[in-house]
Amino acid sequence: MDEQKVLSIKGLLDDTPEEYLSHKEKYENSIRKSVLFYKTLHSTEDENMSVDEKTKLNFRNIVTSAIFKDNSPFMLHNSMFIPTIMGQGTDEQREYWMKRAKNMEIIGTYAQTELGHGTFIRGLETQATYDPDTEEFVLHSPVLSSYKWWPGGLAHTANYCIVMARLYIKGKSHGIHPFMVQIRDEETHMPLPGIKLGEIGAKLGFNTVNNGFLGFENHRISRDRMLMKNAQVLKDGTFVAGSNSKLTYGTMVYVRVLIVSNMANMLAKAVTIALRYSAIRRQSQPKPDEPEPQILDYVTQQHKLFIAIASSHAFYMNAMWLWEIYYSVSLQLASGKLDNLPELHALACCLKPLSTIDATAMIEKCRLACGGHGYMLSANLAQTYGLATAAYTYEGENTVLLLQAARSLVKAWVGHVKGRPLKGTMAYLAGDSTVKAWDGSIDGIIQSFKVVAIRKISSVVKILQDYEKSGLSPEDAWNKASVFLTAASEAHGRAVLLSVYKSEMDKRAAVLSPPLRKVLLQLVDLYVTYWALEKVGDMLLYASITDKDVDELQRRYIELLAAIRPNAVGLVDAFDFRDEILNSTLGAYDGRAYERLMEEAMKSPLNAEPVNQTFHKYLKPFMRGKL
Ligand SMILES: CCCCCCCCCCCCCCCCCCCCCC(=O)SCCNC(=O)CCNC(=O)[C@H](O)C(C)(C)COP(=O)(O)OP(=O)(O)OC[C@H]1O[C@@H](n2cnc3c(N)ncnc32)[C@H](O)[C@@H]1OP(=O)(O)O
Ligand SMILES: Cc1cc2nc3c(=O)[nH]c(=O)nc-3n(C[C@H](O)[C@H](O)[C@H](O)COP(=O)(O)OP(=O)(O)OC[C@H]3O[C@@H](n4cnc5c(N)ncnc54)[C@H](O)[C@@H]3O)c2cc1C
Repeated sequence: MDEQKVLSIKGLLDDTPEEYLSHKEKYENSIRKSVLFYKTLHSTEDENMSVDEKTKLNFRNIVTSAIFKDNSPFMLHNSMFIPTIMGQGTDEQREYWMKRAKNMEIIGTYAQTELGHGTFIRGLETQATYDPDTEEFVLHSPVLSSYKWWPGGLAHTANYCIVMARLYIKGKSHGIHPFMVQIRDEETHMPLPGIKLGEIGAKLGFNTVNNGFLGFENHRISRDRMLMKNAQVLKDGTFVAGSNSKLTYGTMVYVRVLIVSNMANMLAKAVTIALRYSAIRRQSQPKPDEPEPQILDYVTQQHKLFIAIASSHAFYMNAMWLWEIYYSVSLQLASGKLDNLPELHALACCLKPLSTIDATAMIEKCRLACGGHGYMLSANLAQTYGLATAAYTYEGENTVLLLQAARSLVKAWVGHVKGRPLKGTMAYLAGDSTVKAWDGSIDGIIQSFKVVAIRKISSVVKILQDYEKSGLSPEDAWNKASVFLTAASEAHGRAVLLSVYKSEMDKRAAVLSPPLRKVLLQLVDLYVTYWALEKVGDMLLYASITDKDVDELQRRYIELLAAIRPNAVGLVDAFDFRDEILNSTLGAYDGRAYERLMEEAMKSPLNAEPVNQTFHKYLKPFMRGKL
């Protein structure tokens, strides 16, 4: 992959830091760069990157972060518009639209969320009413809450979008379906008649993504604009249902799977910055006659950072494993086999939330670990946090997804108690949940996490059943138990994350050199030990750990931090981020953080002149009592 070629293109990297631009300038700059970047990336992609789709996505995603601190307005075109055409279009529709979308003859986005509803897709209010006389759908936004709200690129960039709307035929609703809608004229880029468009305003992050709103006033589109791979509307208005209405949600499952690897990347970036800075920063003097130590030598600092390295590895291994499952389920779906879709959905609903919860918390910890300088935007930790925390909400709010996963876990457990077999990643629920002697081994601890999950699931099912027996409706019982339902999903997700990280690393261990194997397995050990201590309450409650075992675990954790310390810088260097990609005054390879901080400070527009005009206008008269 010719990364050098991508980065050497003149004009891709900003001379003036983005934060000094106005909102409008930021957008205009990001469009200019998106076009340049797209052209560069495209040729790179064709020449070198056809081997493997996931590596390609990963590469593009990493390089994108060098060019766009706050992401590109083309983001949704690549991550959701194209995948939805692929996943929801008929062969004919795919052939027509993919050609145009891939060549960037059209730019699209994915417009699902509305002002009134994001989570509850079945509550969406945008209407698509079929008119059999003209063989058209009439798109309409009946109330303010039905306006589309959030889609990236929707405001001023996209000229097409996939709109998720409620289908009506002869007064009857047939659920939510995807429609390909042209929203702007291809020549003038003016919004088409019956279409109201705009930008939703400044946000915590994503400020160059051009998130927009969209309303329809009886806007007509032809029948062939409904993406009809699953459900169809025939010319006469006959509705032909798909084999499973949830196939319409396919793009979301795809992106949830991708988010796990995206979190691995973001965390790797943040910890590279914080760790390199910790190696050059010196502070305090614990021993009177010795120089100030590197802050990385404080064990509390190692505690903040090393888990982020291990977590990035854990997410990456889990992401690749989940991608394989996604890929094989997609092949099965293509041949009409739906059996493994619920398992995939449940897994994505566990791993997307856990990876975004952990990554968000650990990126913020990396920022805090850099003290005052971590607060500078030029450190690029605040923006990284802004992007990561968005993923807590988008593509399914985390609590909501954990509750979806709980739905599958409860169903599986109830079935298991009735004697139905458990399969896939839930098969362990049928295992032994009795307390075993604690041996402190990695496998033993992972087994304890499985026991915790079994016990939490069985306990919350009992709570649900008791509430129902006492006369509560299933919905009210569910809501009452929901705090512990999400805890059960988290426990299952933790068991999956830990065991997949361990087993995927074991698979690779044989091909690694002994020294490398040793270090990478230390990270696995650190990850497992860290989480055993984080969840020590669960361990004490559900596994047979004693206070003496906890003591040993704590000592082991301290020793692991010490063992990893000599390789810590090497481990983040091994993530292999170029300085341009880190985009950080604190994290550059050469360690010249203070020089860079000063160079960046000098780029502040306020430093362009020694005296600011406000002195003469306000300060001086004010100080002389003349204002
Ligand atoms: C220049 C180059 C530039 C380069 C660019 C470089 C790009 C590089 C790209 C790479 C970077 C990657 C990073 C990504 C960034 C992406 C950014 C994305 C931005 C954000 C996009 C968005 O944010 S876009 C909107 C997402 N908005 C949601 O995410 C709504 C959540 N809300 C629900 O998803 C549903 O509302 C919810 C809760 C399931 C209930 O749905 P519901 O009410 O209909 O269903 P029920 O709860 O009643 O469940 C009824 C039964 O359906 C089953 N089921 C439900 N869902 C199912 C499913 N999906 N599959 C199978 N089965 C499913 C369930 O398991 C039940 O099964 P059973 O009955 O057997 O128990
Ligand atoms: C940066 C960003 C980019 C986005 N890009 C897009 C895009 O390109 N296209 C698009 O269509 N959308 C996009 N979205 C929208 C996003 O998908 C939604 O915001 C998300 O799905 C959450 O829905 P919501 O906003 O309705 O939250 P809400 O559901 O209103 O959540 C608010 C609170 O209510 C709780 N809650 C809601 N329902 C339940 C429940 N059933 N049980 C328990 N608690 C519940 C949640 O846990 C949360 O605490 C984007 C959002 C962000 C932040």
